[in-house]
Amino acid sequence: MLEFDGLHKSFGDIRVLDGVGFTVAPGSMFGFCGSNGAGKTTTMRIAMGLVRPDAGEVRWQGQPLDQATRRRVGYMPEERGLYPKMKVGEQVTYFARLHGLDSAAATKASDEWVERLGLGARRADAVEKLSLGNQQRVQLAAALVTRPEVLILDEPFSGLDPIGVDSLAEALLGQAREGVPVVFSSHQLDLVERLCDSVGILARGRMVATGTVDELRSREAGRLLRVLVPDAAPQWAAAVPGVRVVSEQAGDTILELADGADDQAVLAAALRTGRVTHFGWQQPTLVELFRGAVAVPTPQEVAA
Ligand SMILES: Nc1ncnc2c1ncn2[C@@H]1O[C@H](COP(=O)(O)OP(=O)(O)OP(=O)(O)O)[C@@H](O)[C@H]1O
Repeated sequence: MLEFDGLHKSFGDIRVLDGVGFTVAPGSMFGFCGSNGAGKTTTMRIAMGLVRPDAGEVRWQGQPLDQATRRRVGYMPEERGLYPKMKVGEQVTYFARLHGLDSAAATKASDEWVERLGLGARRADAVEKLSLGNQQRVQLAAALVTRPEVLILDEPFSGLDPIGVDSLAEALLGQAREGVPVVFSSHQLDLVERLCDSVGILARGRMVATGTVDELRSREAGRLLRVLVPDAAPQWAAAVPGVRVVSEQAGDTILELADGADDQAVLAAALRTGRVTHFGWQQPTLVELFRGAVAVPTPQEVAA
């Protein structure tokens, strides 16, 4: 297991992490979500020893990560540490050497990953000549070239076109199939929903939701209503007791009902505002789960 346990971190007076914890099983893919500035990068940097936590630790196979075990972790930093003038193949070989492979093994592993990530034709080009998406592939090759036991990737999909997304996704799924725990942060929640076995949502310094997407959905089951009223007045449902408007767009409204809220009162309000063309319970998407999780403090948080 890869375990993030009780991480606390403040920068000056700003408390960024307030007891962040989650686990990632070998062979599973964990999507790490949260608003801008929520603390995802800080959490990953703590794992890699680049930021010192005020409390808590990250463990792999029961052992706290230290400089030696971190060599077995493939890491893709947000700031993409590539050398622009270095050639693609040399760059990947260089990272392999940094991780202790001898020259022949590093060259062989570099050739293999450059090829597998579709960069074979660009092997002899300087990194700076590559598009953003291809540079991202080089960065991933650099993370994979040492056959890591664990992968920690900070926004690996940002800036990629759909083909780039697919080839990166395939490479990561391949790693997970081989038993590697993969953690990646992303704002592309559709991708997280598609790829990840489990998801964590970070807000207000804590994990406000963790589990499989299905588990998170079932916690919300019977709480989200979708109502279509093409001519609805804005905020038509806001005054119904126990109802929170999750989203409202051109008469298409998603509402979250608190325990005990009356769905028939919502229907009555909908009929008062216009002609109702759809009224039904909604399977929440990860985007809706995310909005709900980052918007509303949990009862435990209110009590804390
Ligand atoms: N070295 C630092 N010194 C001071 N504040 C910092 C430092 N590193 C991060 N922060 C602050 O910590 C908070 C969390 O930042 P972090 O980059 O971890 O968030 P994030 O979830 O990765 O955000 P994004 O999705 O925008 O990348 C932010 O308010 C940021 O400004």
